[in-house]
Amino acid sequence: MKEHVEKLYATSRKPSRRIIGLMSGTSLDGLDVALCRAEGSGPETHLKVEHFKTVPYEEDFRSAVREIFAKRQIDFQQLVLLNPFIGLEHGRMILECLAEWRIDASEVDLIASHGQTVFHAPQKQHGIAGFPNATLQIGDGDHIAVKTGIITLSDFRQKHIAAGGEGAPLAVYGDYFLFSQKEENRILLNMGGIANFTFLPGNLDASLVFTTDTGPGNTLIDAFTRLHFGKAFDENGSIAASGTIDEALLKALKESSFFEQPFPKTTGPEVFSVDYVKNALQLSGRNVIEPNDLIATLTRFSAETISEAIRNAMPSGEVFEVYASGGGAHNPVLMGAIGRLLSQNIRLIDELGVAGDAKEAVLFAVLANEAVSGEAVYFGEKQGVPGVSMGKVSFPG
Ligand SMILES: Nc1ncnc2c1ncn2[C@@H]1O[C@H](COP(=O)(O)OP(=O)(O)OP(=O)(O)O)[C@@H](O)[C@H]1O
Ligand SMILES: CC(=O)N[C@H]1[C@@H]2OC[C@@H](O2)[C@@H](O)[C@@H]1O[C@H](C)C(=O)O
Repeated sequence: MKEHVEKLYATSRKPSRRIIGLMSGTSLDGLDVALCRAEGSGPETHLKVEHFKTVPYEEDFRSAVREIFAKRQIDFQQLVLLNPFIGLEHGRMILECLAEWRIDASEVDLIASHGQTVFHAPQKQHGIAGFPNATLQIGDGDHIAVKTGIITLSDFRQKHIAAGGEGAPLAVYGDYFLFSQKEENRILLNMGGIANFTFLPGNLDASLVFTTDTGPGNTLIDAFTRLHFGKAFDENGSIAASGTIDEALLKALKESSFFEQPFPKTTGPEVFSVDYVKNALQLSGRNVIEPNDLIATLTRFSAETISEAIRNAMPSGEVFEVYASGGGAHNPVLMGAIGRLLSQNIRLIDELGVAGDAKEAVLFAVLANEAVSGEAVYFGEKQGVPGVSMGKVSFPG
């Protein structure tokens, strides 16, 4: 039915668009829903977050996803069932947010849905000859579109891979368009389950823009806080603050080949898992460790690998500001350690006008805005930032 194509075309030509960006990250804490008003495109994008909410997941939802999440062996049926189920759940959550915000679905031009990553397998990690970089996000876009009546773009990472990337980090595009600042070198550090950063040069040269994952953010802290303390996360780093760092364990934790790989690189909880820590405990001969010392050491592990990645990526002597976002920015032990290791104050992205918890959802709104109304932006020949349009279109009818 061409009416849908015509509507999309009309949307692409509007002076501004209302786009709902969705992110459901590796922490499985909930669905981030950012209702944005976007104007312009590329480096001329102006975006206002009109509403933002994290809709928390019910425990049943989390455990259903955890059954297949980041695992090599799963019940295949569970994966297949979850694909439409997550799409429908996300659609329902969007409708609830819209009702709460008193906005009719007809007032929204697009939904930009990341989906739920269930397995991330860059070539450097799976190492299987002849197979490319691979990643899988589920929560089908057609189900979101039909449930909400809103044209939906989804599955953004496949094009990035098709164009030579690892499917992540995608934040770099939104970071460059929204947060570049003349005469200030910026590092935009996001600490979700996994941590990543974008370097934005103060001379605004797109070919110098750089992005990479650094390793764990909160994923290991969360996993062991759940295991030993029965809580979802180490609120305000209070458990870490009460523990002592175990240097031998810390050394063993840092021995992954991931840290030896050149930039840019990506990873996930497939590598940084409970088994990864158990192996490091064994390697370091620490079969018995106080749980709070373990959390303190895991927090330090994230802080050191994040700061070392930033240091190694930046030419020595280069002055830069670091702006943090993601749930880890709420952890003062993590933030404090990174600040001390980099010998500078770590600022919050909120200073730049976007709430840190909303940043990744906003990013997908930016990517959808680019797909429907952007021009090609050239980021140079380096790997990791192909200048391609991302997102697959689902029509509501
Ligand atoms: N007050 C707090 N104190 C300590 N940690 C916190 C706090 N609030 C949130 N977090 C951490 O942030 C995590 C959620 O972060 P976020 O929502 O940015 O991750 P995500 O988007 O799921 O992950 P990713 O970006 O890797 O996909 C929680 O699981 C928790 O570890
Ligand atoms: C495969 C995948 O889902 N990766 C996520 C994850 O969470 C953080 C980090 O690892 C990042 O690379 C990415 O998400 C953000 C939104 C990104 O692509 O920029």
